[in-house]
Amino acid sequence: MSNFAIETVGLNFNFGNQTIVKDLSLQVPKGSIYGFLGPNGAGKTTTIKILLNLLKSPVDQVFIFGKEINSNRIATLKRIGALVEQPAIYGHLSGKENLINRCILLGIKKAKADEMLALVGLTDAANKKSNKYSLGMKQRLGIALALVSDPELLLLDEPTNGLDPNGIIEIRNLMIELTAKHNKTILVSSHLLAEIERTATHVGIINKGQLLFQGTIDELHLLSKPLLEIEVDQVENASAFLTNSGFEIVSKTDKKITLPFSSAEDSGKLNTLLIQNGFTIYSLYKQRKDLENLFLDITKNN
Ligand SMILES: Nc1ncnc2c1ncn2[C@@H]1O[C@H](COP(=O)(O)OP(=O)(O)OP(=O)(O)O)[C@@H](O)[C@H]1O
Repeated sequence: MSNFAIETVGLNFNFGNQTIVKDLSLQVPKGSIYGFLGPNGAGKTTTIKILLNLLKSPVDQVFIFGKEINSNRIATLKRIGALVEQPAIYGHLSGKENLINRCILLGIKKAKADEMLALVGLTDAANKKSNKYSLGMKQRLGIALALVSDPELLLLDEPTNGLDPNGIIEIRNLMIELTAKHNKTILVSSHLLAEIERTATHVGIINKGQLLFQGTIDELHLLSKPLLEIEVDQVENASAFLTNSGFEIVSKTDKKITLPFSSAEDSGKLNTLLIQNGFTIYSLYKQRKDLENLFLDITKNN
């Protein structure tokens, strides 16, 4: 039994003679929220479409719950719900009617519609026409539609794109609830790195169709060396002084200097050294690189 909800093995995909996905080996553990990160055009949507068999992959490169997708198409697709690009919603129908339609189509009891509305927090708006829904409500309805068949795996392509902060928080909480309480596995694509950092348990970063990093969110943070930020008066002089004293300066602004963090003791010594040489320290703190900076580092080196 595979522990992966999704596994791609050296996946390659071309549009004409353009290589879009190159030697991509994703491993999405069951029960995870897998943040699939990459800039625009990196190949995220294409990969998701391959996982849905909307685009055909070469044989033996894509496995869903351990089953090869091309030879188990119907069986694997039954286990997947997806929200790719715009949710397919009938605007002139209410949220509930949209869900009932989907239930009828799939031969599922209509009562499931109310259950889904409650799950995505749309019970109060159940009878409102969906073209009157906010973008965030439409996204949640899209997720509810994807969940009607009770799939174990959910593929969400940039579900927070264009949402306001409240909408983003609602989708984030929904994803956490779906994995924690309903045993779903979620692959969510995004270029909103700070957003993924808050929800994902695992991360895959792609650029130009190639995987640059894959691991747990903690492993990703381990890659990122901490920094020491010093807010100091006379930044220029302090910076020159530190450089002459053999310290590496990572960056400086008109208010603060950033150096690699080595240890608490070294930070204390640096503090004393600056004070002894006439500088005033306003603050001195250890800063972990955020995912965004880390991502930029990785993509820059690729
Ligand atoms: N039907 C198509 N025919 C030819 N090229 C395509 C097609 N669909 C996508 N592409 C190209 O494939 C590349 C990857 O696109 P894709 O939409 O997968 O990226 P993405 O990471 O999802 O980016 P975005 O966040 O902008 O959607 C792009 O260069 C795009 O132009």
